[in-house]
Amino acid sequence: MKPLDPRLLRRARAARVFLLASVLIGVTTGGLIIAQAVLLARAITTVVVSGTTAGVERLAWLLAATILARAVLVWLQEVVAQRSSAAVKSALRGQLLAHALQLGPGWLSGERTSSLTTLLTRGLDDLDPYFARYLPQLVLASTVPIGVAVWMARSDLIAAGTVLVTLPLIPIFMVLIGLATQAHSRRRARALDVLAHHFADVVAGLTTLKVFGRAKGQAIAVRRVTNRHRVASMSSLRLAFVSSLVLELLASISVALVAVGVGLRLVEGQMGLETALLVLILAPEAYLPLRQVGAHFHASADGVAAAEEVFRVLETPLPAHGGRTDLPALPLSLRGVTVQYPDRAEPTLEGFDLDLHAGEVVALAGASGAGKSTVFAVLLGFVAPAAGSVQVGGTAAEEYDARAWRRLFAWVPQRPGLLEGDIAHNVRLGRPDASHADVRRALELAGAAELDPAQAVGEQGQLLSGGQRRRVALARALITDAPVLLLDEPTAGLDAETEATVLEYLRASGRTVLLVAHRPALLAAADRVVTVGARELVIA
Ligand SMILES: Nc1ncnc2c1ncn2[C@@H]1O[C@H](COP(=O)(O)OP(=O)(O)OP(=O)(O)O)[C@@H](O)[C@H]1O
Repeated sequence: MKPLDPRLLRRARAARVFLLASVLIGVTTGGLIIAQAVLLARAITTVVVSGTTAGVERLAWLLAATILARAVLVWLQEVVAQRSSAAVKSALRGQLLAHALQLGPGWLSGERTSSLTTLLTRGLDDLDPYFARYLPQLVLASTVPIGVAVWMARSDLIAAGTVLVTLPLIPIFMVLIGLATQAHSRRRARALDVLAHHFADVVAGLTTLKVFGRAKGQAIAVRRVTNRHRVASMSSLRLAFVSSLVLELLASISVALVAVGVGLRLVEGQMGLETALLVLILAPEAYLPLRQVGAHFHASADGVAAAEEVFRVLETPLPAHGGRTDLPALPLSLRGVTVQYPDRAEPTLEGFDLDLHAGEVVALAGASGAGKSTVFAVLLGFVAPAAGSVQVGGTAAEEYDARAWRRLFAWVPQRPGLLEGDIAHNVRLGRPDASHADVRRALELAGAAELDPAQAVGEQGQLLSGGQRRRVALARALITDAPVLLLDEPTAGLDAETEATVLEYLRASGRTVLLVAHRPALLAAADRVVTVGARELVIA
């Protein structure tokens, strides 16, 4: 990312306001620095040359006021920076979440969710030093040195010339250091990413690892990944310290050059004491903001890397959608649909055809991994087919607005997601205004009459059994008024009697149902069976 990425200004209004405020504060600070130097030089000269303190009191008061004003500006800058940083982070988080949701599960499956979580939380927090330290110094660095050099030139051209010649050396070195830092920052971000990903996986699979006696082995792996992160962080820090040293050295030598020239001219009587003092006080101020930019660059590099990652996601194009918002009307058809997942050599679906008429119950059969869930993903718009078309009532799916399109379906996936809360809350996700009686009825129809709607489901439904989760998800789908039900093995985990009741309801409801089926009872309940994949399924 450039020192100030235009995308940041474009995407976050708070960043624009912050920049404007920083420029105003920066210009005022520049003026105050010069005023402070002038007042100090005059006060010292008055005391030293005239030997009296007459008139010094007024200068001292003015000096105190200038120092106070500078302190107020520093406070103001800090307040504006913290607020802007919070606002920008919140805006970017909101945009990132909204975009990720629009990109949908198809995109998400190709991403590491733990990376996205790190980015949304800790990653973007790294923008704090960028706003609080780096950007304000960048603004000061582009205003103060020029103001100081121009003011110096009024009193001493040689000193101003020395400053103007040596000043560019600092940004040149900063660019060189920046190039080296970029690679280190990326390596560190990658190490953090691997650490987060690995750690999340290990925690999620801890029970399995314990059962198979592999937990200890994972501790070694976590230690190895942590170590890699530590090494990357230490090398970033080492570079930061070395670069600060280089910049400090460069600035000190430059100030010394100015000071030696001024000293010689003062001794030879070519320069007055007040001018000499003014130049000596101003010279370090010209280099200070540039040195500070260099020092804060490292602290903000991680935030900059995080912002770049956010822009990468935000710039991922959304699937094409039209503006039609009316409820699509059946029949639904897939024609020659081919799906090619990015990291797969072979297409998962190839030239797949399907017709679904209103009121039909159609079963999708096929070997495990044949692509049955992928057919659902295509219908729901989570996966864009590489070839072929999805049509409803003769109209292409792309002509519909994504929300309007999804109103057509209620979906029970293989591993249904449940939200923390009670069962009724999860069922009502299908229809928020459903009454208690509606919730009970839906549970009954899903073969879950024995479940209490007030029962808590826990995080990700962990307080329920696998079969109970599935039935709550089925109730959630049944309570909607979506015309098409997409059910992935809806009766898995049900006993034969309950399964028969559920299937009876599905048939009697008159809804259009597309279900993934392995069990003979399900296959028998369907009007038609469509086989997915090359291998034909033998139906007993
Ligand atoms: N997001 C994805 N990225 C890459 N490959 C995927 C993705 N989703 C599914 N696949 C692959 O596509 C193939 C079909 O998967 P799918 O889940 O559609 O099969 P399925 O017929 O529903 O299987 P099962 O009956 O076992 O549930 C599998 O080989 C799977 O590994």
